[in-house]
Amino acid sequence: MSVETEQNDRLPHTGEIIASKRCQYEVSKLLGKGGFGAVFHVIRTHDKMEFAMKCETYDVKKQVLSMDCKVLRGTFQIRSPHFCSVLDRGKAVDRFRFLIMKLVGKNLWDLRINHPSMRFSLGTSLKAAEQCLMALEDLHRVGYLHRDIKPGNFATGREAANEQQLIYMLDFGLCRKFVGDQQDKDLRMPRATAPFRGTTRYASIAALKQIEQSRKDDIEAWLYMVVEWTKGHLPWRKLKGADKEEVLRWKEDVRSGEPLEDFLSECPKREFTAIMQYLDGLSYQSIPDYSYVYYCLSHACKSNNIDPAEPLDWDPSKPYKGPTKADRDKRMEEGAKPNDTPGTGTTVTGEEKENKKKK
Ligand SMILES: Nc1ncnc2c1ncn2[C@@H]1O[C@H](COP(=O)(O)OP(=O)(O)OP(=O)(O)O)[C@@H](O)[C@H]1O
Repeated sequence: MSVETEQNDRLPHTGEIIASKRCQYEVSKLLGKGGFGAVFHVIRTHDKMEFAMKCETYDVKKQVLSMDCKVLRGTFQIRSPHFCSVLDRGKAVDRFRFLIMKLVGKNLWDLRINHPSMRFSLGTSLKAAEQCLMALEDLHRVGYLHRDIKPGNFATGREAANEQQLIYMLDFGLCRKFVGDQQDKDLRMPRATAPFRGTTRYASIAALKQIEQSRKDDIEAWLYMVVEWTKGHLPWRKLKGADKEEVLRWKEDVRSGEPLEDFLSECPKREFTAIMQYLDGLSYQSIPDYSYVYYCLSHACKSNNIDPAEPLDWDPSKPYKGPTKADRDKRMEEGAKPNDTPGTGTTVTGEEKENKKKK
């Protein structure tokens, strides 16, 4: 029997009732399958409420579900709107462990490829970019790197919940805590080399070189994702996961000159170049200046006359209401104190500030 067949046998089947200590859930359909298990649409039997059930089989090589739980506990504490709430967890003995979480809508990979032009409008790309960056900033606030930023790991909320304008971040299986467990919340020491984690297409240059990743690398992956949304493709789209060397060469190549011009054609060139050059000036220790990146996005909106209320491509009948950066700032003021930021033991270097000033 192949490993995959064995795994499928262990996973729940449509119509099956799965019980936790507190509730029962009927499995209605498969929502997505990944390297570590599968996600199902389920219905809680006593009240017919719909949820997502993420399952991880017992024999999986690397357990990731507990990381999902830890991260989602942290993001719940800071009241970030961009993460699913976890409602329940349990196990089907000898088969799989599961967690029950909020059900969200389509992921941003599926939304783009089902679009006739395989790209989002510029307004949608920039608005989605802002929300995904806010999610990333919130994740970093609670001390984790994502290390697998890609469109399949972001999804919109559901129409039934009137949440189509809200973007959720998914899948924390490859997360890594970048701050130590001590009270001082200092950065962990980088390893001399770090095994590759992520998805080749979106991975940062450092990740492809097996250098320890840090906050800047999540943002670099975010930038490739945003370029893909805006332009409809990345130049290295035909290369496979194993073609890391070639993808790395492409990414190094598009840093300047004509390759950069081509790479950012059909994109807000000035602003995306500024973001890329800013990120390239950061080091492992850097606390990224997220505000600068939001500023570049908002500049790109203004210089392209994007109406802040212009609807999102997947929700064309409603004016866009966010959440926006301003909503986030308000939430931060009301809630968490600035000292909660992990890694405050380090500061942005003078060189980085210089780099920013030049742009
Ligand atoms: N809460 C949810 N509600 C609805 N759909 C979800 C939810 N969580 C995940 N999905 C769907 O299932 C897919 C796989 O989920 P997830 O990325 O968490 O699992 P994974 O096994 O780690 O996948 P991969 O290895 O591909 O990253 C997602 O792309 C998404 O479409």
